[in-house]
Order: sequence, then C-alpha cells, then structure tokens
Amino acid sequence: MYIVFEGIDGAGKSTQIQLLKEWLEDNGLEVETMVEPTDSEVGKLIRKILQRPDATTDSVQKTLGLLFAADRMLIMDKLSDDKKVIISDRSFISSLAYQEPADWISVLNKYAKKPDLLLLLDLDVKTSVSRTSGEDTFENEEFLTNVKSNYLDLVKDFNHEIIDANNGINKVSSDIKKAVASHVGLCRDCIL
Ligand SMILES: Nc1ncnc2c1ncn2[C@@H]1O[C@H](COP(=O)(O)OP(=O)(O)O)[C@@H](O)[C@H]1O
Ligand SMILES: Cc1cn([C@H]2C[C@H](O)[C@@H](COP(=O)(O)OP(=O)(O)O)O2)c(=O)[nH]c1=O
Repeated sequence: MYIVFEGIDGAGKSTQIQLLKEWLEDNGLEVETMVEPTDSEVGKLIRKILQRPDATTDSVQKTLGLLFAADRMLIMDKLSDDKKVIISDRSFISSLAYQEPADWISVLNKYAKKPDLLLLLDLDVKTSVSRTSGEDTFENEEFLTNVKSNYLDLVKDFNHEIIDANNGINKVSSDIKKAVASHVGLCRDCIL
C-alpha cells in the first residue's frame, strides 16, 4: 500500500505523516515513511538549488524537473513493498504541481509509481507562507497560489481525498485516519 501526502509548503504533511504512522503501528501494521526530495546526493543538490533566487525561471525549473525525477528513481524499488504501508511525503505529483512545462514533466515521470491513495492537504496560501521560513524561492504567495490550483486539478487523476488542512492538528489527523481506515482494513466509524 503506497499512500502519498501532497500539499503546498507548510501544509502539515510531516506532522500528519508522523501521527498516521503512530496510529497505524498501534493497530499492528508495518509502516515505512519516505520523503522527497530524499537525502541522496541528488536530493542534497536539489535543496541547494531550491534556495537560488532564479529557482522559478524556465531553465532552472526544467533542471529541477530532471533532478527530482532522478532522485525519485533511486527510491522506486522501496515504494513497491506490498507487505508494508509506505507513506510518502511528496511524490512525482509534486513535480506536476510545482514544475513546468507539464508535458516535459509527465514524460520524465512516465515510470514513477502511482499512489494507491493520494491525500491532498489543502491549506490557505497565506497560512502556508506564514508557516515557512522563506528560505526556498518557491515559498512565496504568487508561486504557491498557482501550485495550489494545479493540485486541485491534478488530484482528479488519482484515487484521492482532499483534507482541509486549515483545521487544528487533531481534526486534520482524524480526517486523515477516516480517509485511510478502509484502505488498510481498519474501522472508520471507530475514529473520534
Ligand atoms: N493543523 C495545524 N495547525 C497549526 N500549525 C500546524 C498544523 N499542522 C502543522 N503545523 C505547523 O506548521 C509547520 C509546518 O508543518 P509541517 O508538518 O512541517 O508541514 P509540511 O511537511 O507540509 O511542510 C510546523 O511548524 C507545524 O508544527
Ligand atoms: C518532490 C518535489 C518537491 N518540490 C518542492 C516542494 C517544496 O517547495 C520543496 C521541498 O522542500 P521541503 O523543505 O521538503 O518542503 P515541504 O516541507 O513543504 O515539503 O521542493 C518540487 O518542486 N518538486 C518535486 O518533485
């Protein structure tokens, strides 16, 4: 089972992945978490480039598209372990939402693994910007407004749930558990 969390920067993905992992493990499931970009050499290079002031320009976006796809290839095998619940903080769907042009990004990610369940944490852009450090060039209102709108279009192509990430941590967590329960054989109506 491959569950992917997506959402704009600061939407609460890492916070919620930790809470979901604990809940699934308390219910006897084996869980592994992944993060994209990874901590590989490619991932480290990506994190440096994300801080460049020209990160949103056409040529750097195309370069990032290539690097994100390469970084992702390094973890492909791990995503296909059917005995575990694999929860990933981002996926190729981030590339589709953040990078351009769409046709180029789709080709680069032709062989990327599709999620069994996609959870989009949908957060207000102003809240997102207030939660982030601003270190990365993507962390600005104009860019993230476009990314948020891309996400709302993209999710339609996947088995997905949109979670209102503007709520408090506990409410978001219980909405996520309700979305996940039936996929992993747990009782949805038992969640408070
Ligand atoms: N529902 C929430 N309400 C208020 N603050 C939150 C909520 N979820 C996360 N946060 C805070 O927002 C920041 C970004 O959360 P994080 O989980 O790192 O997001 P992401 O992984 O999507 O970037 C952290 O300081 C976290 O404690
Ligand atoms: C995986 C991926 C991430 N990104 C962006 C999204 C984030 O701005 C950044 C990852 O930085 P990160 O600090 O992990 O942000 P967050 O905590 O919000 O996930 O990289 C892409 O542009 N394309 C991609 O394919």
